[in-house]
Amino acid sequence: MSQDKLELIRRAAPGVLPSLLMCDFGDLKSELDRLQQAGTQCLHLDVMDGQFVPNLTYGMPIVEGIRKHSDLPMDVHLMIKDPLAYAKPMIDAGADSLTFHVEAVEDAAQAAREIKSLGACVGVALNPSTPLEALDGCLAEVDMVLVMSVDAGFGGQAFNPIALERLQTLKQSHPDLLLEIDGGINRDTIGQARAAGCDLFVVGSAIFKHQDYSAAIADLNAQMSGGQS
Ligand SMILES: O=C(CO)[C@@H](O)[C@H](O)COP(=O)(O)O
Ligand SMILES: [Fe+2]
Repeated sequence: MSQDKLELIRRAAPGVLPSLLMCDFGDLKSELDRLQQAGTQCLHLDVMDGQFVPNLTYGMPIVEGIRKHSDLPMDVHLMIKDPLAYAKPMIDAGADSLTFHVEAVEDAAQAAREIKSLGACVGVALNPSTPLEALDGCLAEVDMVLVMSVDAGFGGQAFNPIALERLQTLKQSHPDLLLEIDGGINRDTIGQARAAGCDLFVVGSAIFKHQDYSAAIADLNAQMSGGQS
């Protein structure tokens, strides 16, 4: 079952995952329709608890609400202090992939095994200030690594290039892992991330600041695959 979910997420690669953080939640259904019409293959949902990060977003009811209106796979980024407490409720609400932060758990390998046993694809995320070695004990247990290119917590921050070295290192040491990047991805940074070996590109402001999501995503895809726009 977790293998099926991994396949669902893998099918979106290489590709852009819109982060809903900056969408119009008052008109969620039409936002989802517009993203689907723009060719979105997978959605990225940012769950923040006001404790692990100094920002608060949403929980299961919104995930469930999105599932009602969209069949797209949902990649849920848990920026919360106790990811295991919410893993099953999030999967029951419709999450296909759950990514927890290595900084939030004592035993990342065990956390990954628990999430996988619940049937989801599992990812581990790390912030720019966390040494890459923090992932050493859990890489054999995860399907995906989310390399943060900003400090988790807010959209609209500037890209930190430390993520590029990390992607290259991970791609070389673990070529089968799915690699995802999140934070400050736009038409100027997406090509560098692709060249560094990234598969999935989370994008918030560089889509939602535009009126035309189709044009924004087409431009990102063009830049990702070599800069032809
Ligand atoms: O996880 C996060 C922020 O912590 C993200 O998914 C952001 O929502 C990405 O937004 P941009 O940096 O693309 O504006
Ligand atoms: Fe995110």
